[in-house]
Amino acid sequence: MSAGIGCRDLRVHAGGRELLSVPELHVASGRTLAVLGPNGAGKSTLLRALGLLSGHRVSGRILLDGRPATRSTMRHAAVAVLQRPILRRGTVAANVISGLRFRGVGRREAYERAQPWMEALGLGPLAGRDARSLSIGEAQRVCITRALAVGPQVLLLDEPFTGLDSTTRADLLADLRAALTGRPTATILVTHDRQEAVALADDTALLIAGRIRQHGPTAEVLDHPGDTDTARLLGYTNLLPPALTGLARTLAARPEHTRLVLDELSGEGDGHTVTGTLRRTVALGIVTRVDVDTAAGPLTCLHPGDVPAAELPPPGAEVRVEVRHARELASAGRDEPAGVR
Ligand SMILES: Nc1ncnc2c1ncn2[C@@H]1O[C@H](COP(=O)(O)OP(=O)(O)OP(=O)(O)O)[C@@H](O)[C@H]1O
Repeated sequence: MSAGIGCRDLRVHAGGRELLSVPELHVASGRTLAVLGPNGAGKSTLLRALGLLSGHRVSGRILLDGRPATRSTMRHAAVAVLQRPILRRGTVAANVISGLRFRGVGRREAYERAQPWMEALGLGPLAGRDARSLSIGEAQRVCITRALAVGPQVLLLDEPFTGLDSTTRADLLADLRAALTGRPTATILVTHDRQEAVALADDTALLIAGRIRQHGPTAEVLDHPGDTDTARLLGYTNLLPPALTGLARTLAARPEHTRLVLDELSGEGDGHTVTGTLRRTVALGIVTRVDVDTAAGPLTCLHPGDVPAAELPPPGAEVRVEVRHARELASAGRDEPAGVR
């Protein structure tokens, strides 16, 4: 018996089309999986299906600890936190204990059990506040604390950090990671933000057009896109097809690893060099962005710092671009031949 949550042959249909097809997925107790995908990939559809919360036509099996889940076993095991915080009337403390109260825990015991979680998540000073007066970041912190206080076997997170400012988001992610460490909870976070996957998840699955394209340890998946779709999703937006490099496969690189060759001494390293026409430069403060058109499509270079305009060639100039730390893609994206953007 494998403890945790999973599925076999999961398919979801709505509006006459298949939204999702996942042959197999398993998140073990104590592990966190990020499901990373662009808008419309089917992330929420997957999370809802796994939690037996879907309103669509679902086939296949959802498994809890290796056994087929029922609505009743799932309701007992799993807690979901959604993108928009949902709080009841009353104080922060009353909201935090409400998950336990819903599960039949008495008021006094619920407060005792919730207390350490409120401290761990930094809600102590807010305990007596009216929940309706909270900022969105505070409200989401309450929702996550309410979920953790239940001690769930499965925690389902549907983009709960979207809309939070970067500091609030980073703090909450760090606190959540610390709170989950050493706990036997199987956590699934759906997100379109790879930084969230890095901050929280042991493993990451890349979901595109309702299919899992890659799945494995987070650092490995995020640094090894397999095709042009996953490359774009992971920020490897500069694609160099074989026709441009003379290699057998398409190369993919991040803009921050792509530079204009500004003097003859650079560009002789271990990177790949291609030629193109400079379209425009944009000073962005901490970086300078340079867009270059090549025979195979546009490339974006990010140079650190504010590069003085006098040091850059003018628009229309023929330039050389060096790409470092490029990844060779195993295959093309679903609907395109290798190298075509
Ligand atoms: N009732 C429906 N009928 C037809 N298509 C639907 C229905 N509900 C959702 N979809 C489609 O299913 C796809 C997956 O939707 P889903 O909300 O799961 O994506 P997502 O990855 O969570 O996107 P986002 O990041 O934008 O929230 C989308 O293309 C959506 O338009």
